[in-house]
Amino acid sequence: MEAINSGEIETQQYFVPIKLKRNYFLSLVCKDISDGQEAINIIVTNEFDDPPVAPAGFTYITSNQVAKHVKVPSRTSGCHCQGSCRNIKTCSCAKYIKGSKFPYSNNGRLIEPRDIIVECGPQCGCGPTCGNKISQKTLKYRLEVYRTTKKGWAVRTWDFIPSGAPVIEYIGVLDRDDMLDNSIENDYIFDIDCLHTINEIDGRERRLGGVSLPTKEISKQSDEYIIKDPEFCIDAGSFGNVSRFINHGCTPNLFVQCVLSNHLDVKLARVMLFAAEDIPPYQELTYDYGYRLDSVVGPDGNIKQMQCHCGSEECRKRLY
Ligand SMILES: C[S@@+](CC[C@H](N)C(=O)[O-])C[C@H]1O[C@@H](n2cnc3c(N)ncnc32)[C@H](O)[C@@H]1O
Repeated sequence: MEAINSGEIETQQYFVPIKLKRNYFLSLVCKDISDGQEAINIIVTNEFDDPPVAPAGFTYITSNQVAKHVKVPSRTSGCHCQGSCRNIKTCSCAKYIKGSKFPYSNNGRLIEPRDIIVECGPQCGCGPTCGNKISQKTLKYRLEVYRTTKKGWAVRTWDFIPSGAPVIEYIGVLDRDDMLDNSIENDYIFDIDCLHTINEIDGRERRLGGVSLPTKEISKQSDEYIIKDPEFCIDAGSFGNVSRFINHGCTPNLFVQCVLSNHLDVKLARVMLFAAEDIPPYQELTYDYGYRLDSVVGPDGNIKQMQCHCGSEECRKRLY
């Protein structure tokens, strides 16, 4: 990550939104936190610390790393479509879709949240522009990481994001929950709990729509899995992308959608954040972390509580 000093900032040719212009040059601490890895630069500003500092202690990555003890299966079959999959009757990936339509509209927006989305994958005949590979495309919206007074770092968009648009994937190290070092505080763990959502057990908000899950190719839906806690997580503590800076909101403008593409194991699904509504420019991006109150235990074994500072009128006052 390249940090910059104020002398350099003056020479940079950035388009700076008028709304942010006042302190922009003084508070810019990094020109691109992704170091060129994303399709669009992600700037970092800090109007809070004196002197302003950039986020530290993690390495930016754009696809999940897989921990040594995790085996990700590969998908053996794919569709034979050419270009973009348009016909649900002839695309063989459509067998995973309940209903008569692909999950995305022609302009690449998710029509409605689903239990899980099965997209076309790398082994499919269709190309990278396929309309059923929406979550696999590069970052489209200009995002800024900025420092807040009560929530640490946060992320806002500089662009209008339409409802249903894919925003960013939660990226980190794909690991087993039981292999995490619980003696270290880690605020960046995302449990992959699609099965809880699908089965309506303390899940994040209930998903509508659906996918024909009981196929042989999608991982077993045994009772064993249904009652178990999530087995796998994405740990963005040391490795991650800009999504690791997105805060919790009690009235969020993003929602979590599990997606499968290069394998069909629901327990290892990819975690995508989609726009839950039309999001105007310069708005902070948030999603509901979905914690149950008193469900988080600290390294000392005691139940932890965290106050919520999302600022929503409907704020529940605690994250957990
Ligand atoms: C995944 S990180 C989000 C980025 C984080 N703010 C940072 O500075 O890196 C999650 C942590 O951010 C903070 N956080 C997120 N949402 C919050 C909220 N609504 N109110 C207070 N703190 C929040 C909490 O410390 C939480 O454990």
